Amino acid sequence: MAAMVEWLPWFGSAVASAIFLWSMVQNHVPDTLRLYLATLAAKITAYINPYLEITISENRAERFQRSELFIAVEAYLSDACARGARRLKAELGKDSKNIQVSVDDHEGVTDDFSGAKLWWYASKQQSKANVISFYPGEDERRFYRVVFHKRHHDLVIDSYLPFILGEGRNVTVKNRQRCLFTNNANNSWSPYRAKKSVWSHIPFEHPATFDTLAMDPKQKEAIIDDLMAFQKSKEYYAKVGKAWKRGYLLYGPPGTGKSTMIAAMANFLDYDVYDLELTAIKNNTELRKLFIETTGKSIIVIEDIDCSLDLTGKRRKEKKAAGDKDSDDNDKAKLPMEPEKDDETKVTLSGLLNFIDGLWSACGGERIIIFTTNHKEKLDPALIRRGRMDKHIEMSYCRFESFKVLAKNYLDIVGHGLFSEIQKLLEETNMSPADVAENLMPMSKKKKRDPDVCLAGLIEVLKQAKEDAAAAKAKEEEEAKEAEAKNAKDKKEGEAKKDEGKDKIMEEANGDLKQGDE
Ligand SMILES: Nc1ncnc2c1ncn2[C@@H]1O[C@H](COP(=O)(O)OP(=O)(O)OP(=O)(O)O)[C@@H](O)[C@H]1O
Repeated sequence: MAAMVEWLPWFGSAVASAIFLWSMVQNHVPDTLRLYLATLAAKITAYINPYLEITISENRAERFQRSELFIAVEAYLSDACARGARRLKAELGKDSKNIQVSVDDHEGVTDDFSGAKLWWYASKQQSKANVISFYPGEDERRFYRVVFHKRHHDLVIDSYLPFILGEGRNVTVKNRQRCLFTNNANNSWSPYRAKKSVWSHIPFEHPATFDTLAMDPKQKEAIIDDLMAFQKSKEYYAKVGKAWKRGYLLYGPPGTGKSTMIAAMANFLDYDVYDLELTAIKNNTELRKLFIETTGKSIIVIEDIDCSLDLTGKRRKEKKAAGDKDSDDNDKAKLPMEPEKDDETKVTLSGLLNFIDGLWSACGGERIIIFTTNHKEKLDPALIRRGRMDKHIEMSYCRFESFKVLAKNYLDIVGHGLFSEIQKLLEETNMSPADVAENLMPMSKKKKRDPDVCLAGLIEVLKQAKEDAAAAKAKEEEEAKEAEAKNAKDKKEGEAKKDEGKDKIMEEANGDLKQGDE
């Protein structure tokens, strides 16, 4: 300690002399020599200093645009190394819910990679004075700098930085606000892109999951397995030379959970959802444009495809043949298979097929395409053949296994004395999960969600539905019988008339013969 105290005055005067000397150099040495001295000093330092550094700049080439590598580094450091930092900064994420913590400016963190130690440092610098800034902080350029020993040069360039890019992208995807996009509102303005977008979007916040989806457990498990296999199959798709996409056809009566299934899939995969409204698209070119502007990790949905367009490709020709005057009006929402004169202003079936598996379907990866319909039989087989719609999923009426999921979701019960009666009734009645769920919800806010009351109410509704179905069936049978009887009567009368006519002709013929004989 005493020795240190002795050295302090000497050290202080040495620093003071260096500063004085440097100011002398600044004042009296010409610029060229000063530059030479600075370069020399840098060379000597580089010779002595075994450490290298790489700077990753925020590099906003366009307003609102940041370098992808910078974003990846930021995400990676926040996720993997922020715990080691002493100064962090917290911001509200894009979803305005989650708080995102990252390393603060002028703060350093360390990282280890394959035995190499790396020091990261976050900082910012003022941009050139002649740049006019319109937004607060716009004149600042942030950057990350990584310092490492020069023996790790190749490791850092060839392995570490690509690793950071991959990991950072994964973290960004995990933290991003997922969106529901629609092409319905044209000329929309996206705040993140600062240009006209063909899609408009809102945050995707549907709460459905596979746990809350009421359907046969085996069928559900098969779908989950299929989705997981798809997600892990990037290399496989590349190996077999196919675009990394999968098509699902969801079909079944209304209220059986087709839309709920899409939401559950999106939440399971962590994907965005693009809800494609075909009737709002002018022509194939616009369809292509929309598709090209979708991103990877997304589900593209065309709901009620049988209603939005005529996908059989036959109707127009039939109508034309029949000379139907209204066909042009109706065809606005219909898809002819054969190209015709005004196809440039319409979406065609071939356009849609190209959309699913044409060349542009290969741009970007990881896309799921889903069609929903209440009438599978109405669709053109070409549209739903395996390879285009790889998996056909039937969403059916509520049976006991599905009911148990709903009872757990809505009433928090896994068993009840009334379950066996409900099971029997569900086997005998075709009721959609939507209708069953409706009966498991309390009727008014004042009433408590009492399982006894709700289940007893459901039994009444199921009994009523069963009676109504029986009455409807009896009526149908009665009408069928009546129609049959009428047909038989008409046939009999027709035959009788025919016989009468024959007799008359015979009589007249006989009369003519008699007259001839006479
Ligand atoms: N299988 C299900 N599991 C859980 N909830 C369901 C299920 N089916 C329907 N529901 C409930 O009923 C509501 C309507 O269902 P949904 O819109 O998913 O049916 P859909 O088959 O898409 O109907 P549509 O053919 O009329 O569009 C949902 O919000 C959900 O609460």
